[in-house]
Amino acid sequence: MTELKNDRFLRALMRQPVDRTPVWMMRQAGRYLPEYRATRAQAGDFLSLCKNTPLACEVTLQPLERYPLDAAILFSDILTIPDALGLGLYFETGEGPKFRKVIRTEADVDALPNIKAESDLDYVMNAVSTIRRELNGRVPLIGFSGSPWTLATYMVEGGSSKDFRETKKLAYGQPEVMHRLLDHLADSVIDYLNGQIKAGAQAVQIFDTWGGVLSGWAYEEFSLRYMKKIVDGLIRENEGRRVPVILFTKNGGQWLESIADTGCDAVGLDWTTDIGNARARVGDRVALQGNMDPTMLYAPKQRIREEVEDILSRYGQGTGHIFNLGHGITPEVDPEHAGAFIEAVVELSAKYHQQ
Ligand SMILES: Cc1c2[nH]c(c1CCC(=O)O)Cc1[nH]c(c(CCC(=O)O)c1C)Cc1[nH]c(c(CCC(=O)O)c1C)Cc1[nH]c(c(C)c1CCC(=O)O)C2
Repeated sequence: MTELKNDRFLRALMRQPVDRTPVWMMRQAGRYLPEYRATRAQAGDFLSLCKNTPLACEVTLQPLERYPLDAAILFSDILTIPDALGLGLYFETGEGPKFRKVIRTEADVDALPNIKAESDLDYVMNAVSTIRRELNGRVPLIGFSGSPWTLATYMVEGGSSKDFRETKKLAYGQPEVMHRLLDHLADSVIDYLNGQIKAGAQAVQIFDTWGGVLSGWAYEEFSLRYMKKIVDGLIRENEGRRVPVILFTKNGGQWLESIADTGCDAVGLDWTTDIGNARARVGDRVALQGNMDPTMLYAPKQRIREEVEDILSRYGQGTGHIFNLGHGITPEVDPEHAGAFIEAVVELSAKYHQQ
């Protein structure tokens, strides 16, 4: 494998000294980029794009051609696992993801097949190894998965949801059935992420987009417990280097200490948590990733720059911070404003890393 030319993302995740704060954006390859929309049109639709190895590689690299980003993230989706489990994923324009089949009963859970990621999700593994080869050591490649709880919400609801009524009905009414579903998903995620790591992913992130809709005890029981099982089951060293694990629970700011206790290397923060306060709470147990409100990208460029400076100063001196948005970039953002955000991190962060 080629030597990594820019490893500040991996170094910051391990709390090792860096020259400036590394930066990447959740959903950095996406609809806000005209070149992404053109490639998606060429592929036909979003799912065909995920399954087309050269084109999935192309869109992964697009944001890196525009901006001085410090990491690439595999172009795929968290819903590939439920799709491989036979639920039939499709996207209806403007309505988000949908499944042809839903999971509502004990019999539904028992009927779920055991999947083998390397064969059942071979298109993802092919994308990882192709992207890794094309990156040629420019920056590290991040692999990812959804958390079992977040995947379960889509599988039980049949798509996106406002109140997660069916999922909570199952969790509170028949907890043993929900636990069986979550356990099955955790095993699938471990196999899936280990497959991505073997194919060349140099760090992995678990997206727990909906953990924050649970109460404290329910978060521990239905979401965090299974993310810990995944952390314990992952390959943590490959090619002579640590493979860091990032856990991102949206709206999980009040549970930072328990998230850090899972043994992950970094915690992703949304913008509702003060990053300076978060750092004081977790100390140097984990790195912190985040956390500018993605909607700030609609503000004037000078305002974006001020916000970047504010977040850098709240985190303070030293390593352990990976700059990111607090959630994914949205389709209507002007790519020049995304550029101003990244440039501000590059230009303003070096002074926080002087020894
Ligand atoms: C909940 C969730 C999903 N997918 C994902 C999550 C968790 C992340 C989070 O918390 O934001 C994760 C995801 N989805 C996508 C990535 C790619 C990597 C990246 O650049 O960060 C990642 C990491 C591409 C995508 N995934 C999707 C798109 C847009 C599809 C398109 O091109 O039309 C992209 C670029 C589709 C998708 N897939 C999903 C949704 C809700 C949507 C949006 C549907 C819509 O707005 O129409 C499920």
